[in-house]
Amino acid sequence: KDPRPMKTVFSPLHSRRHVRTELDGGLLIEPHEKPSRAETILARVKDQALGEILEPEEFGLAPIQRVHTPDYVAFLETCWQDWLAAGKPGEAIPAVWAGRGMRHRIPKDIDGRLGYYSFAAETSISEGTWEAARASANVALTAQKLVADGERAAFALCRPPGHHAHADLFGGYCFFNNAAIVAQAFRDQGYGKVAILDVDFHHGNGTQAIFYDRADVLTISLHGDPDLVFPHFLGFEDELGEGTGEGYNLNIVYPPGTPYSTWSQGLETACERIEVFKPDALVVALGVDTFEHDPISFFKLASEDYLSLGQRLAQLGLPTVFTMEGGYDVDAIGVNAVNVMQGFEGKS
Ligand SMILES: NCCCNCCCCCS
Ligand SMILES: [Mg+2]
Ligand SMILES: [Zn+2]
Repeated sequence: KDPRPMKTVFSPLHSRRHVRTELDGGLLIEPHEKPSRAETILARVKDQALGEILEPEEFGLAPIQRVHTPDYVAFLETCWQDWLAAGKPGEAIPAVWAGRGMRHRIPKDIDGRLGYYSFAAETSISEGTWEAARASANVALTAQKLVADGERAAFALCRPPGHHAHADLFGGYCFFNNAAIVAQAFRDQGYGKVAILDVDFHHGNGTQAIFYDRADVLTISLHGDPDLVFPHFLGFEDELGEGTGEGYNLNIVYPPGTPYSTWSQGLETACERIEVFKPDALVVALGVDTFEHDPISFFKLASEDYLSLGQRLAQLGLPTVFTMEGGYDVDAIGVNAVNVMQGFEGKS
C-alpha cells in the first residue's frame, strides 16, 4: 500500500556462516553458498539506492518453532559443539541416513543425529552456523513486520537461505525455512490466507512439505526437473497437496535450457493460481539461480528478465515479502536480485 521505496533487511551476522567445505563430485570444494553472495547483493542495494537498509530485530525461537520442531531447533543449536565433543577433525557433514526399511528414530550419537536431521550431504556445519541461521530468520521476520505495519513490500536479504529446510530437516544450504516462517507469522497475525511463490531454480521442497496438508497457505514452485537436479526426490507436477491441502500445492517443472519466454508462461500460471486463491499476503522465495550463467543450474534467464519478473509480481497487488534464497553466480547476483526489486518498484 505504501509507495515509499522498498526497505531491505540485512544482518552482518550472516558472515558467521563461513564453512570451508561443500561435498561435491567426490571433492570438498569451496562452498557455492558463500558470504560474498549477501555482500554483493547489499552493495547493489546501496549502489542503486533502492531504499533504507535495516538490521533485524530479535524475535527469539517462538516464531521459528511455529514451523520447525523443538527437537530439530535444539539439535541445530548444539550440533557443532556435539561434533567437536566427539573429537571430529573436520566440519560437521552428515554421512548416514535411514534408508528404506530402516528406522526413523533419533539416535544419541552425533553422526546418527546429523543423518536424522538432514536429507543431503552438501551442507556442512561449523562454528557460527547456528548464529547465522538465527539471524537469517530474524531478517525475514523483520521484513514481515515492516509489511504487516503497512509497507507494500520488503526485501529480506537472508543468508543462509531456507526453502529446502523441512520442519526437521536441513539440506540444500538451508536450516530455517525463512519463507515458511514468514508465512506462518502472517497467519498468526490474522492474515487468513498466504501464498508462497518459489522462483528459485530448485524446488522448494521444504516449503511444500511444511504446508502440504494445509489450504490456508498456497505453495507454488517453478523449478528444474527433479528427475535431473536437486532435490531429486520431491517437486514433481503430480504433487498437488494432501487431505485438506489437496489443490494447494503447485509444481511447475522445466527442462534444461529453459529461457524466460518459456519460464514466464509458468510464472503466469502461478500468478493466475494466486489470483484465484485471493491471499492476504504473498511471500516470494527469491532465488536467482535461474540465471543463464549460474554454475549449478540449467535455466537461461538473462539479467533484464528479473526486471520483468518483479513487474509481474507487483501486478498481483499484494503485501509482499521477498526472502533471498539461491543464486550462485556471485558476480551477477546483485544485479539479478535487485532487478527484481526495481522491477517491482516500476523500473523497466
Ligand atoms: N553440485 C551441485 C549440488 C547441489 N546441491 C545443493 C543445491 C542447493 C541449491 C540451493 S538454492
Ligand atoms: Mg523453485
Ligand atoms: Zn536454488
